[in-house]
Amino acid sequence: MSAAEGPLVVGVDTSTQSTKALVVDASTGQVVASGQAAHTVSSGEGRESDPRQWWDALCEALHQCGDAAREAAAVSIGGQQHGLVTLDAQGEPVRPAMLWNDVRSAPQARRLVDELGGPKAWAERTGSVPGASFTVTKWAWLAEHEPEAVRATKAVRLPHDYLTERLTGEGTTDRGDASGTGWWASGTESYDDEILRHVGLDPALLPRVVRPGEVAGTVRDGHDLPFSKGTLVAPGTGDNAAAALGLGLRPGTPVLSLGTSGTVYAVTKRRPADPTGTVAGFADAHGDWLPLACTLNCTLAVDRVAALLGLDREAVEPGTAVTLLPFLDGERTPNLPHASGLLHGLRHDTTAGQILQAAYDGAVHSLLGALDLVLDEDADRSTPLLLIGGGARGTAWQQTVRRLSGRPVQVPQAKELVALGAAAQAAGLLTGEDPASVARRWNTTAGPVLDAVPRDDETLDRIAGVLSDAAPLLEGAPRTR
Ligand SMILES: Nc1ncnc2c1ncn2[C@@H]1O[C@H](COP(=O)(O)OP(=O)(O)O)[C@@H](O)[C@H]1O
Ligand SMILES: O=C(CO)[C@@H](O)[C@H](O)COP(=O)(O)O
Repeated sequence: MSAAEGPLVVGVDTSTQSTKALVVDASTGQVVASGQAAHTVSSGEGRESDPRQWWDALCEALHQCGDAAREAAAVSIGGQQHGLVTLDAQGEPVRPAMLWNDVRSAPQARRLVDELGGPKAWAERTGSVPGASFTVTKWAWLAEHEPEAVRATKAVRLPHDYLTERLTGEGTTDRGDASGTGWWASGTESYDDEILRHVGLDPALLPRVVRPGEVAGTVRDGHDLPFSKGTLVAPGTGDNAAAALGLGLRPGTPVLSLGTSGTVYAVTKRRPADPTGTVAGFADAHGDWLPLACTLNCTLAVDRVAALLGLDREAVEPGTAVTLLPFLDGERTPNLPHASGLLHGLRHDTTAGQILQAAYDGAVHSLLGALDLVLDEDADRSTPLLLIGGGARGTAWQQTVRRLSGRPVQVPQAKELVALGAAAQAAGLLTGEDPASVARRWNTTAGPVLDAVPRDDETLDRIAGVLSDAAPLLEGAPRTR
């Protein structure tokens, strides 16, 4: 037996690049064991992963946790949002999952917005104006390009639903992840029959939406996971909603997450409905809302620029007048699905380190532009911005966010906030507590606060100017690939 004070719970983050599992003491929040295993994502036109890889990675991550995972009384899965998982009658993937950062469905997104009343109507109905990330647009793409795959599909799931169902044998999801599909009406908190009819998706193929605090099921027999039969399974949720739980987030505190995606969000009591589409009006996993803006190009894009320059990711140099828009995967915020990366302002004396700094600046500019939009109008602007995700470990990221936000920045020491949020949800099932209160009890936000510095408006204005001047280049497809 472990020396833990309370029962043990497992929290999982199945994100774009890897699956991470934490075994956590439900009393204290202490992480007693952890594991991680990578996935692959396709390159080229689309971004796809075989869902069976996520399961294998989950098994590997849990085995790395050793005996501690066997003692867990409850488990919960947080995962990358939006991905379209199509399963046949045996529960096997019909094809690889189309991921959140696959922009092939941009034309379908535009068409769906036009066909069902325009951006304002979509925002009021579902909370969001769907772009290419949203699951509904991927289903529409599949219907157009691979009708045989659509015909073979007997169940449609999101990434976290897929893993939860393999644990319990029951098709379930939660309001947080359902709100990123584009077929869940945020006003009525139910699947939207008209949207589903419009895209030819039978609601019977969708998972049941489990309420916050409800048990999704129990771990079934017949797999080699280190769980006992009957271990409780919580609803799980999308990764951003899970991190919000993991931070015990309250309205008024903004979060900036630096991972494969960059996201900026806050919890609010008001249901979001941004007709410009910049802010997605997600539900949180608790019963409130999670207005959020997301970029497709964050840590991977900046690391790619560093690799191209032959530099370590921390080898930035100040004093740049160079602008780099790091839209290597197209972009979602701003909505430029066909854009590619753009470099402007090179001179003879520009250094490689300055170009790298410009990549950080470009990535952070897009996120900070949405910061005020996700916060309520009366939010206190001096509240520290919580910086999380793999990039939050990097000094160059920390200093760039600090300089371009002009706000104090707090970097929680807890590393895996999505998995911790899932663990808090699992702990809530055992204790009856609200998962965000569990996380506050665990003191998950503890970490250094970097004081505010004057905001670098000159850089922000320069980037905004290049974005605006380069609009025709960024809106079109690259001339050659
Ligand atoms: N010490 C570090 N400094 C800067 N960036 C880091 C560091 N460690 C990891 N990263 C970045 O974190 C990213 C992974 O972050 P993570 O939040 O786990 O991503 P995701 O959830 O999208 O899979 C990697 O792409 C890497 O660039
Ligand atoms: O699409 C979104 C949010 O709308 C992304 O935040 C995904 O949920 C993927 O997250 P990471 O794997 O980068 O953490």
